[in-house]
Amino acid sequence: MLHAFISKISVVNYLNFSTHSPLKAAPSSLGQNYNIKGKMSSEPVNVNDFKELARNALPKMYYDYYAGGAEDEHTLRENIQAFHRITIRPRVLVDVSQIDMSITILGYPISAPILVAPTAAHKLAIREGELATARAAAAAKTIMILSYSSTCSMEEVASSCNAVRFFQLHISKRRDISALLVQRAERFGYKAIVLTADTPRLGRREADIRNKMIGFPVKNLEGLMSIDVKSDHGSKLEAYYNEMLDASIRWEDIGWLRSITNLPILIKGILTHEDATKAVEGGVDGIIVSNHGARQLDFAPATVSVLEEVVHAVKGKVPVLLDGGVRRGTDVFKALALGAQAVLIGRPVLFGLAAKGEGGVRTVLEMLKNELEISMSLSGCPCIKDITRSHVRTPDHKLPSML
Ligand SMILES: Cc1cc2nc3c(=O)[nH]c(=O)nc-3n(C[C@H](O)[C@H](O)[C@H](O)COP(=O)(O)O)c2cc1C
Ligand SMILES: CCCCC(=O)C(=O)O
Repeated sequence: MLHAFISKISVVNYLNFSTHSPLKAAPSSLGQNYNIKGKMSSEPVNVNDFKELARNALPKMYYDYYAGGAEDEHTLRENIQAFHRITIRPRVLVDVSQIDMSITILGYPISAPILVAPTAAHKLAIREGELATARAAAAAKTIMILSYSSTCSMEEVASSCNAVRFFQLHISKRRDISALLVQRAERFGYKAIVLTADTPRLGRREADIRNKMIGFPVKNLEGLMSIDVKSDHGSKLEAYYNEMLDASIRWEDIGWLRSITNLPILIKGILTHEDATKAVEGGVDGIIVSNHGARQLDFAPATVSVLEEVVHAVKGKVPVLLDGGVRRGTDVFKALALGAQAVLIGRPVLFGLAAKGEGGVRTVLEMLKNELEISMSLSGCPCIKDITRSHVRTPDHKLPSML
């Protein structure tokens, strides 16, 4: 009764903004997320909020390049929705007063199983480009995989922070130049080569075709290779990469890569058990289950839906990582439960960078880490190794027979 009375007074005061009401100051004192008119605040509270901020911050052509997928963007939607179809099976009454999210990848310790995926052209988002992203990844104590198509050179990124970095490679028609890039990566302290295998040519990104997307300077190739794109139609980027990429690369070429570097090799873009088996037989040191953020083959499966297939084929011989559609700590939890060692984040990093620069990327990574920490607490998993297959239910999950 007393409680009801107090609540009523409070509501009246709240609505009247009586000068005596302690709640009068509420809208400002509660911070910018509080908006009494019910409008969406400009302060992001989750990773998805950065998408809209980035849309407002960027020219349409650049936003579409970052956000878009191939053709009908079926896989783009599926990458997210496949996570939504998996539920978590929490356990209670476990001591979760201390949560430890730390892991090691190829022997390198990181604060949580969340890495920065290789993405091209960070200077389209902000002037400092990949330097800002690298600093944010270092602050979050995680690994950044620098894209072959970065708009800062691998040397600039190496000297901007001393965190662990990997280098992502495409094999181009000029194999001598690919070899040179690998040697440079080795010399400048990159700890692994991530060979992207799903891009013999560029997928059809129709927004880029409509926008006549421009090419951007691939800084690592400066002075080495210039490709004069003649096409005036469609995406210049597509024309550029189709001219540059070697569409004839085959499994045998992993042997060539092995012969020119001592660095561990991860292969990115595996979606089937057949290819996972070939990759392990070919001697790679890790596999990244990826459909390139749904930018290559539309109707390729959502990555999380094929993760287990790959994990079973790999049989624990090398680490399996996953990217595509990871937007929540619960997504990270689900991927780990299905056998991934870690996940990579693509677009949210770009959106964070476009919206709020280095601090935006830091916030994106912190948000995902905080959400993972909460998910682990509420599921009864104090350490990463406590997250097991039995902590998730997938759509094809069969109830154990009761007979
Ligand atoms: C704008 C953009 C550029 C990308 N550039 C590269 C690249 O240069 N090399 C590469 O291997 N993958 C590239 N990717 C794919 C990402 O590494 C990653 O597979 C994908 O973004 C993960 O999906 P998510 O964006 O849903 O997190 C790019 C993705 C985006 C969105
Ligand atoms: C060869 C493509 C480089 C950029 C890229 O990977 C992307 O836009 O998805």
